[in-house]
Amino acid sequence: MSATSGTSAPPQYAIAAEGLRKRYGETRAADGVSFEVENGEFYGILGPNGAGKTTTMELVEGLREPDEGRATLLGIPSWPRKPALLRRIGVQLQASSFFERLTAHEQIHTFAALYDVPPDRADAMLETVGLTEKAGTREDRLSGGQAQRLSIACALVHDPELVFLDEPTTGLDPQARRNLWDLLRHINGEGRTVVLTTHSMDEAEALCDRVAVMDHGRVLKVGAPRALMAEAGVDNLEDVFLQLTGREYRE
Ligand SMILES: Nc1ncnc2c1ncn2[C@@H]1O[C@H](COP(=O)(O)OP(=O)(O)OP(=O)(O)O)[C@@H](O)[C@H]1O
Repeated sequence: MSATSGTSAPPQYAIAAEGLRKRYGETRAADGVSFEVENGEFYGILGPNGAGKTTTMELVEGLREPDEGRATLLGIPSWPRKPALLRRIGVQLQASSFFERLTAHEQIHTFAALYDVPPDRADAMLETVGLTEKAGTREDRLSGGQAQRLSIACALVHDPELVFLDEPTTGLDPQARRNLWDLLRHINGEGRTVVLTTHSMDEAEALCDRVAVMDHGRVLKVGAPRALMAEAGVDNLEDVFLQLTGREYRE
């Protein structure tokens, strides 16, 4: 079902990235990245620290201009950014990007107002992420998991078709992490395409229909976690990485 990289993208893809390159000085953060994400897919960009996951996401989202290559989101070129496209995609901001000292309720209502979304939709999103009881709590007094859920609610308030999450569960305790996994499955179950970066192999296995395994700015392999393991004749993604790179995967 996965398409061959390097061909022009048919519009059925939620994302098509083709030959994306970005250098920072001598570092090739993205070194010819190509992949496609199907509509409705839960897609993971998996790799160790410094593999180029965040850079790839930023290029795909249109937050940074690629040195070379291109990406389309929902059939539309992501660079330069287009307001019409921004309404159709949701990008989870890090918790540190909240408006200072606002409560959870005020945060989500501010995002809703920016997108011209009715207030009841903002309240419904707080409910969806299980934060109704924390509506009156200031952002700096939320737990790590609550802050992550609020940032996801803010990314979803305008009902985007395509959602980007950059290491959404980093720093969470195991229970909060599992709660967030349930939320992400729910979001995807509603028909949204979800793309996340993670350096966690078990997260990729638990959530993703397919993963792109990255290292040193390159996509080494794309496939369903189970298919990648079966092909490599191993029972975990760590060993898939070991086979692909000849070295251990370190978190
Ligand atoms: N703005 C920047 N300026 C200079 N170098 C950068 C910049 N952004 C990323 N890099 C470098 O590019 C490489 C890829 O970084 P990137 O953040 O994309 O990786 P990552 O896979 O998301 O890593 P992590 O899991 O640690 O977030 C790293 O060597 C990083 O130091």
